[in-house]
Amino acid sequence: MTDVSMVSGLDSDGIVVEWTKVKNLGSGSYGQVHLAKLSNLISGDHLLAAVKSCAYSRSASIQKELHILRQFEDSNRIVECSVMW
Ligand SMILES: Nc1ncnc2c1ncn2[C@@H]1O[C@H](COP(=O)(O)OP(=O)(O)OP(=O)(O)O)[C@@H](O)[C@H]1O
Repeated sequence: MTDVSMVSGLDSDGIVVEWTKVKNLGSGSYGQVHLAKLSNLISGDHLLAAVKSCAYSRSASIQKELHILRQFEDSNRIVECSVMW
C-alpha cells in the first residue's frame, strides 16, 4: 500500500473530510492504525481519532469488522465507529 500522510475522503454522511497522520499506533492482520487529525472541510472542525486503513484489495475484511463493530454501537465501551471512503 502506498503510504501517504494526508488523505481526503467522504464520511458516511457524505461530508468531505481530510485526515492527516500524526503517528503510527500499530498494525494488525488487516491494516494499519494511525492517530490522525480529522478535519471537516466544510465546518472547519478538527478532532483526533484512531484511523484504520488498508489496501483496497483487503477492504472486505475491514468492512466485515465495521459490520461487527456497528452491532455494538450502543456499548459505552465504543466511543464511535465510522467509515470514510
Ligand atoms: N483506538 C486505538 N487507540 C490506540 N491504539 C490503537 C487503537 N486501535 C488500534 N490500535 C493499535 O493498533 C494496533 C492494530 O490494531 P488492529 O485493530 O488493526 O489489530 P489487532 O486487533 O491488534 O490485531 P488483529 O487484527 O491481528 O486481530 C493495535 O494492536 C494497537 O496497538
